[in-house]
Amino acid sequence: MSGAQVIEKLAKPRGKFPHVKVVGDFVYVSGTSSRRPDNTFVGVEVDEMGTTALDIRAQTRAVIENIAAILAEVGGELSDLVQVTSYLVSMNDFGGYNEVYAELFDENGPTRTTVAVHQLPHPHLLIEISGVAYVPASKRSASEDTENAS
Ligand SMILES: O=C(O)C/C=C/C(=O)C(=O)O
Repeated sequence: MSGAQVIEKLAKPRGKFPHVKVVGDFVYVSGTSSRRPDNTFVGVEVDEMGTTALDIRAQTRAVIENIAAILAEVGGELSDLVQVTSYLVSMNDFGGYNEVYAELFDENGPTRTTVAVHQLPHPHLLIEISGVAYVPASKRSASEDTENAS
């Protein structure tokens, strides 16, 4: 698969952009959150009083899982990432984010930049990550062959 793709089974982009765009052997992943396909969020709990608890660890894990699901659609995986940019609403969450990140990546993983931003596109979001992966055409077509065979 090549070009831009909106992936039906994932949370619908909240604007006119794709989840992913393949350009040559590079795969560009749009800013991704912990949003589920039903528009609820992982890492968000609202009690009966309306008190909201946001969990950076759960959100970080879900964001990375969502990116893995996006990459899988084009025959890629997390280990193909070469660069990520992480957007946190508060650097107070840096520790929790960093902890979960380190469960999934190490110094051989993608280059990373983390910045704090004033807001993300929903008040329950603590984190959004975008990234670029290198997935050579040979790997992408091998995965298409597997899909077609099943
Ligand atoms: O999909 C999400 O929940 C995150 C939203 C991202 C954007 O809308 C954006 O980065 O423009």
